[in-house]
Amino acid sequence: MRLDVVTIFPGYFDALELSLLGKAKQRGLIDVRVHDLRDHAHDKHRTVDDTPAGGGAGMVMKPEPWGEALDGILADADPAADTEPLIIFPSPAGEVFTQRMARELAEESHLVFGCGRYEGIDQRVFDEYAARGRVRLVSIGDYILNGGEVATIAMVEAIARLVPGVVGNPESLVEESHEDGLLEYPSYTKPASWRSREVPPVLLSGNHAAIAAWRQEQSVERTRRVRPELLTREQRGETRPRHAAE
Ligand SMILES: Nc1cc(-c2cccs2)n[nH]1
Repeated sequence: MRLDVVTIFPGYFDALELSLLGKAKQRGLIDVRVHDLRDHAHDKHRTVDDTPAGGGAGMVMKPEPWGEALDGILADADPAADTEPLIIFPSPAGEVFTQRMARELAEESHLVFGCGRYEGIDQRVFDEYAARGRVRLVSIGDYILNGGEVATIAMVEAIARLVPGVVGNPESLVEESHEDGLLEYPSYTKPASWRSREVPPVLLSGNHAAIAAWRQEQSVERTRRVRPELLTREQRGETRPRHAAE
């Protein structure tokens, strides 16, 4: 997978050189290219923003530097690829990023992340690239950041770890929170007793069916307590199971 990131703070993405993603980069599983938007602002002060049309507080990012940066990335994209690169702009006004979306985006061969700052990017940038290819505005949650960099790092980590070969044991990706629509069951390890707190005996029983049942029940119970909206109506006990005899 190729990942391009456009930002005025390229240093944020040094984080992607660390740990799992750093290794994936070294192994050629992920090709990360970070672009400084200011390299595409050619006035004396490398200006990337200006006052909002119509007045109001703050600054809006100018369209010209974005146009030059994104045109350069699209022109450099693999012409033999099945699809156009997907351009993702983190935005509090976007569709919410979920594990389902992470799985979907992990199938893409080329993602471009456009990190906005200030009060956002001139709307004509979104309009221009939506007319030419694929653009998605994506939110990582209902709260406001100063810019798209932190959101991009979160999404890149969630997506890249699903790219085949990045995580050593793919098994570990299966029983994760949200993979089956439920929150993950609680985890334990040694010692069996710690400050008079015991590992649940079923986990030491060796009875794999009982362990699996206990974990499923714990997932449903934790989800019901913390995120009831993730449960199906049946799991919430609002309808009889379909197979139940009348
Ligand atoms: N979910 C989310 C995204 C943001 C951004 C703020 C500025 C650019 S992107 N805040 N919250």
